[in-house]
Amino acid sequence: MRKIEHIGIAVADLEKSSALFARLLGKEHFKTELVEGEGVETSFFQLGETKVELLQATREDSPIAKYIDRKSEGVHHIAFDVEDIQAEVERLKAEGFEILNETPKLGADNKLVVFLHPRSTNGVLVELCQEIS
Ligand SMILES: CC[C@H](C(=O)O)C(=O)SCCNC(=O)CCNC(=O)[C@H](O)C(C)(C)COP(=O)(O)OP(=O)(O)OC[C@H]1O[C@@H](n2cnc3c(N)ncnc32)[C@H](O)[C@@H]1OP(=O)(O)O
Ligand SMILES: [Co+2]
Repeated sequence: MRKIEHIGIAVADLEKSSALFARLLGKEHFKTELVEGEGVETSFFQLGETKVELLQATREDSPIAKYIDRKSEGVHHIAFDVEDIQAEVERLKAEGFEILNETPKLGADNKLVVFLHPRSTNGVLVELCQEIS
């Protein structure tokens, strides 16, 4: 793991929350992006070498919709930047972590992503991100 790539925050209203976080952080988001595969629309803020990712569900079956229904808006996951996501999946499997998608999938912001089940990571949903060069 090289750094925290982003903190993912589940929100009900992306526009409203983007405006709130712009006031909070003192800067505007640098992009919004739809990730069809996950049923989410995202809004990104750059903070030094890490980011804040706001996520709104675009479909009922989105993990974000389920999370907000079951719990509330708030911190949803932490994403780590990795150099070689496949090697990291093998390493973490050998360490006994539960990989949700062994084949990396397309994420936001030009990344390949893998998720680990929170029950194997102390209750924290962890995402691995590798930049698509
Ligand atoms: C990829 C685009 C973008 C990017 O950065 O590029 C994203 O980050 S997209 C983010 C949205 N996508 C995902 O979260 C994909 C991975 N998530 C999942 O596969 C599911 O959400 C999963 C498996 C974590 C939970 O799904 P499930 O249907 O099992 O939900 P339950 O409500 O039944 O929860 C089961 C169990 O897990 C706990 N849980 C659920 N979500 C979280 C969470 N975000 N953080 C911590 N714990 C979580 C939940 O409390 C249940 O625990 P229990 O003790 O059984 O009550
Ligand atoms: Co994310």
